[in-house]
Amino acid sequence: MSAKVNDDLLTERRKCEFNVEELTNYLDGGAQATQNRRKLEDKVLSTKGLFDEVPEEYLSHKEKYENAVRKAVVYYKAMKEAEDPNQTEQERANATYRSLLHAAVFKDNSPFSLHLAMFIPAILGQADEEQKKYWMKRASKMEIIGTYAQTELGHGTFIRGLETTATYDPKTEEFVLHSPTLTAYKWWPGSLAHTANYCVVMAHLYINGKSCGIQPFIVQFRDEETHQPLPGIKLGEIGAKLGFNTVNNGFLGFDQHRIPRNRMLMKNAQVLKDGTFKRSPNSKLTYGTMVYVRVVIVNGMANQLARAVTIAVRYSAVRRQSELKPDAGEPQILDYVTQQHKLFIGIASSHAFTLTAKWLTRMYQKVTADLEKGNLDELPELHAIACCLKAVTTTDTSVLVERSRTSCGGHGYMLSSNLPQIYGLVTAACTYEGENTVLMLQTARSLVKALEQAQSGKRLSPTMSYLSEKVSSRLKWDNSIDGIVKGFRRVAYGKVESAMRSMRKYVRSGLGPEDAWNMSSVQLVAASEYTSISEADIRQLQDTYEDLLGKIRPNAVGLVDAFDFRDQILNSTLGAYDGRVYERLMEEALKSPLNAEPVNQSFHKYLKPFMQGKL
Ligand SMILES: Cc1cc2nc3c(=O)[nH]c(=O)nc-3n(C[C@H](O)[C@H](O)[C@H](O)COP(=O)(O)OP(=O)(O)OC[C@H]3O[C@@H](n4cnc5c(N)ncnc54)[C@H](O)[C@@H]3O)c2cc1C
Repeated sequence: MSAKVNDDLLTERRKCEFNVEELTNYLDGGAQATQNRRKLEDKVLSTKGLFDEVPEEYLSHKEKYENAVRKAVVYYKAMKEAEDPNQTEQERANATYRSLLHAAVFKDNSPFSLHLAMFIPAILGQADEEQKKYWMKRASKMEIIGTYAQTELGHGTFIRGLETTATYDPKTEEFVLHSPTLTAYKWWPGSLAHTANYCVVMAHLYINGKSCGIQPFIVQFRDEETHQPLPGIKLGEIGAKLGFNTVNNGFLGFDQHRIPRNRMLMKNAQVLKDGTFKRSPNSKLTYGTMVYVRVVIVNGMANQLARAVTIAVRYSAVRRQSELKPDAGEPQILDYVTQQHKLFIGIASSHAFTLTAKWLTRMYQKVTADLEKGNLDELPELHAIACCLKAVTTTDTSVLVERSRTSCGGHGYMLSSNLPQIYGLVTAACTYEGENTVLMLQTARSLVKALEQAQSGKRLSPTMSYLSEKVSSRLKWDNSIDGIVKGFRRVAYGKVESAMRSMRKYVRSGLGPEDAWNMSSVQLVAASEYTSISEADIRQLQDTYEDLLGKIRPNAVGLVDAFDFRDQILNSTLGAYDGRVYERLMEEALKSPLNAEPVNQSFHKYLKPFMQGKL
């Protein structure tokens, strides 16, 4: 394809009023970090065999998986070879933090993703020192491939409802894993079906007939040589889904499957040889892995949203449609203010999520360091914030990615635009790692508790301290940035207080606290106004907003260029840097296997006899 860049995009880039490279450096965390990231991308993406000859969407379900495993191996080795031994862990983390390198290789996701995103963090967070040493040595070299199996066919959110049992047998010093019912089958874990051979299984521990709660066990379920399922293991794949079709999500059942005692991960709770159970000193200690994964999700949402808006903004600069003024020619669709409204919020939200992820990472690192010293004070706050931000960023990203897709009209519906696949990836995050409504309700619980503490004169943690500020019943609204922030705090306070009042009312009317909570739960997530904001304020805010859209308009392409996604990472006919949208759409269409022959056999088999009345 010719290297000529679309004229409209060239003009947009000339109009840009700021230094794009400077913004890229800022996002990466400095010019050196940008260089490191680009160097890594250059190295890895020049590896042979990483890309598809036939677009993934034309492969069968089975072929997609097999192709993804092939690429996962090449990609893993390329990443290892590209590692700079002189780089510190931090520099290495920075180089991959903002990069979506894997997205250049997998339009969907890697069948190894669970090994890195869940199996290793679970070992690091839940294994004792000896176990960590042994398992990390094997897992970090990928001598074994692991996953994380918590959800069952019958239960996801309610962990205490999990039915898989691990019964300790002191005679043999083994645990016996068993799935007593169909609903006890593990269901969903990525990589589980045909890729992994080990997993961390969450199961209900019983010793001498007594429940000892849900505990983590590391379980081998396939032979390391033959990859055959071990005796007492029943497993398979759960089938086709909206997205994640190359992730190999599986089901797993146990039939009295025995594992040695040292396979329970014993950083927190422990089982001694004689069957003595030692409870975890603090149940909150198990939060660590969960919080870490949620921090990673917030950052991932910022990157995926940036990817979707880059595609949509570049396309909107190239696409011309309809008329704004009679006889003035068709404008770029980016000139429609409604289009700007759809897309610029996405650009802004991506930046907001990036900064939030950085802030949350620092908070996570501080709390983890405190934990090592035995200080758990800030853990509940970190947990509440991570819950809330995971839910808010995944919900907003799903909405904004879908909006980016529809903003590209019909072409956004093409898989070759990559927008449907990005939506499939981000919307899944609304469900996994804590279902969003449930996380919102957990956040509400922390807020209600904090408000009760504030009302009884206790000091609140910094992120909730606005609940103890003196508030007038109707805050005087002002349209400055500070005023808007104050207004939002007032509204947030009002929402929590109103939900709390409603719960108290239900309790007074005779409901138990749980039912009162359930009855108030819509309010706990609903919006309401508690300020003196007037119609005039709203009109002024609307004017300011429209003025801001106008200011962003000449910089829109610059802003998405600054995300610095190379074409391979965007993987989209609509979003490439050169804006040659129509050529790419046609080139990709011609790759459809249906275009390999002018007449399809179904014509002779069915259509012709049908049309000629012979069928
Ligand atoms: C793509 C993908 C990958 C996954 N990967 C893994 C994996 O690797 N390992 C693994 O173990 N699991 C995995 N999961 C499973 C995931 O963690 C669960 O789907 C998730 O925890 C939600 O549980 P559930 O499906 O049982 O939904 P449910 O909990 O049944 O939720 C259904 C509805 O009930 C509502 N609800 C439930 N409880 C409450 C409540 N207390 N109050 C109010 N409303 C409530 C929810 O809001 C929701 O609307 C994956 C899921 C997906 C989609």
